[in-house]
Amino acid sequence: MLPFANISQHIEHITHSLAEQGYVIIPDFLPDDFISALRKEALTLQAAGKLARATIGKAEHNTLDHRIRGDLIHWLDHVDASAVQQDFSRIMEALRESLNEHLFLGLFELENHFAIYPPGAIYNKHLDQFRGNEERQVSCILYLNEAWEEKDGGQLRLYLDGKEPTPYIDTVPHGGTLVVFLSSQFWHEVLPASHPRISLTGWFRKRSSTLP
Ligand SMILES: O=C(O)CCC(=O)C(=O)O
Ligand SMILES: [Fe+2]
Repeated sequence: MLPFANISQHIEHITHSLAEQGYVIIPDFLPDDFISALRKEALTLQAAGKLARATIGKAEHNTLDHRIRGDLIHWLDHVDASAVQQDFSRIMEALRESLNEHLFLGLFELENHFAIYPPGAIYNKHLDQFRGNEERQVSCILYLNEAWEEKDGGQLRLYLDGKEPTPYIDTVPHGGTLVVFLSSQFWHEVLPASHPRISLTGWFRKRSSTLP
């Protein structure tokens, strides 16, 4: 059983939209109390010093440059997951199965991190697939912000025509909004915000073709 009644419809809609246009934005994907429980976990981890500056690129060539990427992250640990994280995993597992069934993506796991962007922090225009590594197939970003308004900034800018500067769609990171897109196709960037900007970001991965 999935924790919320309307999740199955959302999953159908996400699957259909990814097949049709490669991306989808779902306002109110999850209820406020669930979002607020996740937000509290992110803030508690931050207060405990368990968020670290995010790096860019593959593990062996990591670089740290706040002009490119200014967020702090904490990778979720599936073994030690809280109750609310387990509910979230069940929802995302149902989405993974639907995407595999209808889009034949061969997704086998989800990697997730909390992210907090301090005021003014950005993530420059990028693709989520690293060069030479196609494991990341589908990017999912769930916003955890409380009472966010458009004037607070922090939009996700999703470019719709490859690397071309237009057209694009801006998404305001309202708590509960989920954005899903094909990691290989959509360049995107995070605009600066006037408040700390909190999210739970994940990637469905397929197995690396270099593995035996
Ligand atoms: O938080 C967002 O809106 C996007 C984050 C992102 O692009 C990433 O972590 O790769
Ligand atoms: Fe990204």
